[in-house]
Amino acid sequence: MAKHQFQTEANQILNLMIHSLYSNKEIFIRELISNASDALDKLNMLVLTDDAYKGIAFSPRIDIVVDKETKTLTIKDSGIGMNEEDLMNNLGTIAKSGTKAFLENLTGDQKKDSNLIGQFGVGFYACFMVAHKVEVTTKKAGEDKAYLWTSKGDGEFDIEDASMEGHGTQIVMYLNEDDEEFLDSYRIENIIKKYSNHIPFPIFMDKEKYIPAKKDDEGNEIEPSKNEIENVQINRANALWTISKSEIKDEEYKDFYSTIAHSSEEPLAWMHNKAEGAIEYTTLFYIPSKAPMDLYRVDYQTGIKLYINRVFITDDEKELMPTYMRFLRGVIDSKDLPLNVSREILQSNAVMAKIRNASVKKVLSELAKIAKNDKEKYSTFFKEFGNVLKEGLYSDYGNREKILELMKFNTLESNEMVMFEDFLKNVDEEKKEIYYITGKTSLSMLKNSPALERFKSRNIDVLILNEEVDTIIFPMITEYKEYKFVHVSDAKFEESEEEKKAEEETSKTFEGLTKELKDILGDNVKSVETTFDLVDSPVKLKEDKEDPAYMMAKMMKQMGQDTGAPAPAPILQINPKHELIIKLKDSADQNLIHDAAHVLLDQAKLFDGVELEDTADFILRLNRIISKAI
Ligand SMILES: Nc1ncnc2c1ncn2[C@@H]1O[C@H](COP(=O)(O)OP(=O)(O)OP(=O)(O)O)[C@@H](O)[C@H]1O
Repeated sequence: MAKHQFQTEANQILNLMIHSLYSNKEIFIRELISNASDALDKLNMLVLTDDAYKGIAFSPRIDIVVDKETKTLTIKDSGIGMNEEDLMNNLGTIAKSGTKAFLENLTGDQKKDSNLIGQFGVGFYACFMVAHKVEVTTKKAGEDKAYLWTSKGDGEFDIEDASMEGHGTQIVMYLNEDDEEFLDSYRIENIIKKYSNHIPFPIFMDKEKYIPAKKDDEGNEIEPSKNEIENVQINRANALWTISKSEIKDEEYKDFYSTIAHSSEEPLAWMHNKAEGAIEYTTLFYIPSKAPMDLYRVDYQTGIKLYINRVFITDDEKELMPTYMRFLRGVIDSKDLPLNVSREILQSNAVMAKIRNASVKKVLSELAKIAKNDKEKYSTFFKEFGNVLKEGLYSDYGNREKILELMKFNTLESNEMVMFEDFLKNVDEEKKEIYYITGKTSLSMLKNSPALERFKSRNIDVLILNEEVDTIIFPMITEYKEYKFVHVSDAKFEESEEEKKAEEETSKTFEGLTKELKDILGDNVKSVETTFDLVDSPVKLKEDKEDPAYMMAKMMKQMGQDTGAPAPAPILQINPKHELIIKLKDSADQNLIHDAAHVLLDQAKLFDGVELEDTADFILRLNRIISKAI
């Protein structure tokens, strides 16, 4: 017998299972049956595609045995099984890097935390929520040796040689006194019906059957009534997606979601689609009601399983659906792909590409339907997954318009997010310009940006894009149908000749001040000029888009290269109608003008979400100005 220590992270998870997660313990059954089903899937595929396995007698099934005497619950499968190396790697170590995220994401809220178990691939350990000792006997298909893995969940496990008929895995759980409810066959049956009714393999269990008394023709009892034990299949074992939509109840869709998404939360929506034509395939996609914790991790777990004619192929292929749809959970099943498809073939396979393209279109159109018919549901969806979907705006050029139509935006004029379509209703019919402002800052900061003052005064609505992805995506989107996307700083409004003349004259009277400010600020600004775009603010910054240094910096940024070179200095624009600027023009206090120049530049930077290089200097100057005013 060889003793081994659990890897530290595995041990942490184990301790959590044993000491912290008490609510919803029944999910350990879902997790173990899901593992058994995966093991059957794996062998099923090998038997069908790999000559080395073709001779194996494979009768896929899962058996549940309840033993009230020994107080054990056993779950057994005739799947691929594990050899010694597999046991070491799988039941003692947690290979998935998501584990760290699992530990980081624990909230202390029982319900939420137990939902995380399945999401992070730590399902096996859930059996220690109910058992003080677990024995796993297993033999890998095609190999001779069987092994017994034992652990009391105390930081150690043993592996020793064992004997076993056939191949597969048997897990015996010695239940805790408090968890003897799981010795009740009816309870187990109900749990299995709830979570595992539609896994594609049969689950068998002994059930007591009442046999009524036998009577002769006169009604005399010849044999008394009795209870007989019968081994029966307790799940439907019909891959849900293969059944026609009209025969599936909502409850069944929800239960199946729980199986494949390892979640006890209800899905937000599902889309079941059968395509018949040149290529035959079925898809059943679910949208979860909550974003999984690893949604923004590079090593996120995919949620789509690929089946070929009901034979499981993979659930680890990120190319099945585009990454901007990585929130989907579900199944793609097609008869038109070769069973022995490899990852490389899959990625370049024309049939797969067609299924993917059509599925993407279908999901987008279903989302549009939800957006139209169930605004509340769509808001929940968008809150959880809007930013992921938004990635499609640059990664899926072909569907850009459709994705834009699914976007909700904050806008200058509204207090809540509005659908793109509703925003368009207010766009000037003649100009057809969609104005937007981007910035990595808070929504309220951006809404109060001086750059928006001329829009406010003209009652023109503007898209307020304050997410980091927006600053990358939106400069790349130039048009939507006949509309143009225009950054607020590039917007031009018509002025009458008289207005222009008046402005020119005003500007002249401020030439002295603009020159003075430029002298004080030196290389910190490219130039200082008057602007008539501002209403309430005294100053704002403007980037000189014609400046070759600016163009170069922007190009490098778009190519994802940060040269580290300082950005070209901005133009400082002053508002000649603002009281502060007028007073400054007329001031003879050189020290005050000096301080004000720096403070004005800094406040303009702050509005643009730029961090100040020297906050102490800003405060010092500001305080000097305040002292003078008091
Ligand atoms: N019944 C089984 N037969 C064969 N291998 C198994 C069985 N149960 C568990 N394993 C192996 O142990 C590994 C760990 O199982 P665990 O439930 O902890 O995570 P997982 O199944 O990989 O994650 P997920 O639940 O997200 O699929 C599995 O990936 C599998 O390789």
